Amino acid sequence: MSRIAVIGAGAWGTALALSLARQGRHEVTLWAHSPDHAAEMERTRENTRYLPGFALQSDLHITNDLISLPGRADILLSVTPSVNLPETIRALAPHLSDRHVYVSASKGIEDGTHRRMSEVVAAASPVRFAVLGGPSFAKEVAAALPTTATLACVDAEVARSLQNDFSSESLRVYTNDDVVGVELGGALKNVIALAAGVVAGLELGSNAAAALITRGMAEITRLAVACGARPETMAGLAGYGDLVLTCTGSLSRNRTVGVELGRGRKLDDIIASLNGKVAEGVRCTGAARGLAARHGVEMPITDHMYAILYEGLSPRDAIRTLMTRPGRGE
Ligand SMILES: NC(=O)C1=CN([C@@H]2O[C@H](COP(=O)(O)OP(=O)(O)OC[C@H]3O[C@@H](n4cnc5c(N)ncnc54)[C@H](O)[C@@H]3O)[C@@H](O)[C@H]2O)C=CC1
Ligand SMILES: O=C(CO)COP(=O)(O)O
Repeated sequence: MSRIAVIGAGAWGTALALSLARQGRHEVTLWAHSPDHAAEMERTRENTRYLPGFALQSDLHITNDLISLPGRADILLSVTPSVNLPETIRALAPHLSDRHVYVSASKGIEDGTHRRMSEVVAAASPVRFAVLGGPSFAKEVAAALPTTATLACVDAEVARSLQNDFSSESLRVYTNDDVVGVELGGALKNVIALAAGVVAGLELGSNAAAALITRGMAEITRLAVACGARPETMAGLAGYGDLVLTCTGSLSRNRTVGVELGRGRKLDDIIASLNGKVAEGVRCTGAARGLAARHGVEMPITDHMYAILYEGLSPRDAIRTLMTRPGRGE
């Protein structure tokens, strides 16, 4: 049995809490950022705001008390939007030690500094760090549909122990020691998923969708490898697997934002209609571009996605300029 605290009661944190509690062998606590939300889940035993339709098990603890978590758990599973991770780890830091394992399931890069979540956590606390990635829509995990994931940690023993804790009949977990690759695979695919949505929203066809995924894979792999990731990780579940899922699955928030942009809606209007749900790619496009500039890596799809989001480039003009770039070898 492990004591696990899930930090963040959005769709993904709730689905992971349900999956862990379903095993009946862990003590699981789910932390919600808002006191109202925690009280509502306690009362209804359902997360109607972010993951409706799934009953929270009676032995799944719900709390809004963040700093109690290091006392009640050895594994802290961090599932806040990545923009909220720095404030969360700062609040937790005085209560953390190297006895804790901190598993990040957020898929983003810090704005401005371009730090990965592992770097944000390492700067603030002495915990052991792991990252969970792979193709995993929250709703399907909550429904116990077969899902695979990758758990990366530099300490092989910790990775194996977490693999054992997280694995179930419906969740097959692979281990990896490439933390950088799993983190960047998860964050960068969101940018390409936005672009895949744009292609779908413009109704450009299946050829364009396949091209976008393949050339998107090429550019996120270039950047991840320049940052220290292994190419094999990018070809695995946390890279290619998650990219394919997010670029093709209608459950993807990032792809949905792209579809709406392709249809001509304004970004602010689209974000407002998400009702507080996060589409990480919107922020991450700027961070990916900054990271690429730092490493001298060319990322044409990411650059054009940035121009659509923040510089008023029309989706149609973006596709035209991408298609008419000077010819080059594959
Ligand atoms: N939804 C999915 O299927 C998957 C999501 N992820 C990743 O998980 C992370 C969380 O995403 P979702 O669960 O989808 O979020 P969500 O969009 O369902 O919910 C947003 C969450 O952010 C919380 N929040 C708002 N302000 C906060 C603050 N100041 N501090 C802490 N939390 C705050 C809200 O309470 C809510 O729990 C993201 O990085 C996302 O990329 C990863 C895999 C699957
Ligand atoms: O990362 C995800 C699935 O692995 C979820 O993608 P979205 O955030 O685009 O919904």
